[in-house]
Amino acid sequence: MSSVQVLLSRLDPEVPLPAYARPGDAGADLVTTSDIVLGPGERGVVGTGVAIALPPGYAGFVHPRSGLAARAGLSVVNTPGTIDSGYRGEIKVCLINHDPVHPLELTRGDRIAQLVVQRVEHAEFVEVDALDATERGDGGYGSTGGHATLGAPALAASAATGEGTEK
Ligand SMILES: O=c1ccn([C@H]2C[C@H](O)[C@@H](COP(=O)(O)OP(=O)(O)OP(=O)(O)O)O2)c(=O)[nH]1
Ligand SMILES: [Mg+2]
Repeated sequence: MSSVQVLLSRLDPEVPLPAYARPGDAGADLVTTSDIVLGPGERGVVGTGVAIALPPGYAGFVHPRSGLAARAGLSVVNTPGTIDSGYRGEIKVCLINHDPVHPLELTRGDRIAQLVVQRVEHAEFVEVDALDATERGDGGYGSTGGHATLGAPALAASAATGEGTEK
């Protein structure tokens, strides 16, 4: 895997730096600098103890970790969080406990998310009168099918609002 040098400033000298757990990993794990308890459905912002200077043309994306997501329902509210190349503040993570029943206790130093560094392009937006025709056209939001059948409560809710079901 190719690499790019990213300058990093440690704001909390005691927590581990972002690190790739295995060669070939796309995401470098980020840790929380604070202890936090998230009740069911609750969210909270934690620091990671680092600030970075991404080169122009790059961005960082803060993704959830799948293990904690599957085991405990932990995710990132704004997944993936976007770290701009000009940002020099501490990388923070807006965590959410999606478990409907159990609170989730996180301890300083726990690896709670992962940072994926990617090249990004700036679009040059060019306004036109009409866009070219394509096979997909304006079909989206399940237009190709293959999604699960809505359950009874969802159907009842959508019947009440007249939204959300497909004809
Ligand atoms: O998960 C995240 C997302 C963002 N940021 C920081 C870095 C990013 O460069 C900055 C702004 O993020 P974003 O553009 O997503 O937030 P905004 O609500 O649009 O704020 P702003 O008006 O500052 O752009 O906040 C984080 O530390 N963690
Ligand atoms: Mg913004």
